[in-house]
Amino acid sequence: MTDPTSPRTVRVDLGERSYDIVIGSGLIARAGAEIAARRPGIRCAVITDRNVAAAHLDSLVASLADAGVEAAPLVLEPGEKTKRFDELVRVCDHVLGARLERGDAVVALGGGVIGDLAGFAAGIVRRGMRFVQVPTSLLAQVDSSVGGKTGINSGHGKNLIGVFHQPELVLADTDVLDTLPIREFRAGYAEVAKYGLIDRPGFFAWLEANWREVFSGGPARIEAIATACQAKAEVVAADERESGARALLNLGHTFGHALEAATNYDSARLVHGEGVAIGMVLAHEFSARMNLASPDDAARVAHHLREVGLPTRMSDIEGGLPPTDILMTHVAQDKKVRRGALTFILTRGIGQSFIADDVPGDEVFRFLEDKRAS
Ligand SMILES: NC(=O)c1ccc[n+]([C@@H]2O[C@H](COP(=O)([O-])OP(=O)(O)OC[C@H]3O[C@@H](n4cnc5c(N)ncnc54)[C@H](O)[C@@H]3O)[C@@H](O)[C@H]2O)c1
Ligand SMILES: O=C(O)C(=O)C[C@@H](O)[C@H](O)[C@H](O)COP(=O)(O)O
Ligand SMILES: [Zn+2]
Repeated sequence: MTDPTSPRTVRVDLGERSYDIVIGSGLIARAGAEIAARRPGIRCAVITDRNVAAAHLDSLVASLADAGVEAAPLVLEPGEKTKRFDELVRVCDHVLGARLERGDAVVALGGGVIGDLAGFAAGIVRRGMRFVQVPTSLLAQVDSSVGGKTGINSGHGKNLIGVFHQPELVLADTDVLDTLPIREFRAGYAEVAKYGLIDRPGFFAWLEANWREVFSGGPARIEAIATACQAKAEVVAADERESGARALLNLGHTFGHALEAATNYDSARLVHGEGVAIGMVLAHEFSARMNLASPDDAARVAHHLREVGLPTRMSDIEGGLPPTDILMTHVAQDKKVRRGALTFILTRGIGQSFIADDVPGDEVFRFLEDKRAS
């Protein structure tokens, strides 16, 4: 019988750039040994943020030192605003200042903000260094640490500047989630539920029945994280650079990213997973309005996300939103736009999402006008 406390490994199959996602308890303490075993003699820069550093940086640095891996830590301010150009410059200068070579590693210890920023630096310094993800938020463990999308935000929109650069190892230590604030746990849960809504209706139903156990920890949490990683690994292996099916992972994101940009990436008002929660409800409601799906499915999604404590409506965002034409400007900057035509991830029902090209902008505008008041 499998020991439920032993780590689970999900493989991301990308030919010579394949890598493991290791999920389990106590992995930060083992990180040095795992990295040194794969790359003897490697040195690294550890990029993190102040909140994560306070709780977990010492353990990671000690684990690296025990394995003889020299580490140069850099601690940044927490929050979405850190995904910007001048912070990228800081990370690059730090890595170069530590005299790390191309064969050395950038290690991201943190949530998706740190992972996206540090990964971008790893992708461009010396034209590409090794990259290791040690994700510490639920969102990062189930989504952002996997798949190689890295980048920063722009005044023009979310994640508009970046590169694909795969990690060569992901170590998801589930113990660190004990220090994650509940609001951030919920935000990560939105991306967990996303995999059910894309194409795993059974997983969504399982979450509806088991979400309390996922929140309280133990085997259900590990099961949810491993299922999410497996789902993402399969999509990434099939379409690494989003020329097709990978766009499904963007369910809820066209609306969600527009809301993040419209709130000026202010994490106090809206964090990414919350934007995704509202965006997924809007995607289901818009699908119902276009007669593609039943309104009952949209109601079911909204009910579940609301019951776990996530926002589900634009009016849940405090401080008001700019006019709809500004929201539409952000929607039009989405990376899925092709020759000016909007692409959305829409649905025919729970777990039946699909890529819809050429979605009429005027329909989206009228829908947002109606929805923002509700
Ligand atoms: N690259 C991808 O494929 C991908 C996928 C999904 C999201 N993202 C990006 O990820 C970002 C969101 O990531 P996030 O939700 O992890 O946000 P985040 O990185 O801002 O982390 C959330 C908050 O929790 C804190 N935190 C993280 N781990 C902690 C821990 N163990 N203990 C205590 N505090 C902890 C952080 O300091 C921060 O304040 C967004 O920028 C989003 O665009 C990228
Ligand atoms: O990995 C992907 O592909 C995703 O779309 C995952 C999303 O959850 C994530 O937020 C991603 O950063 C969005 O990508 P973008 O290309 O729309 O910026
Ligand atoms: Zn996302």
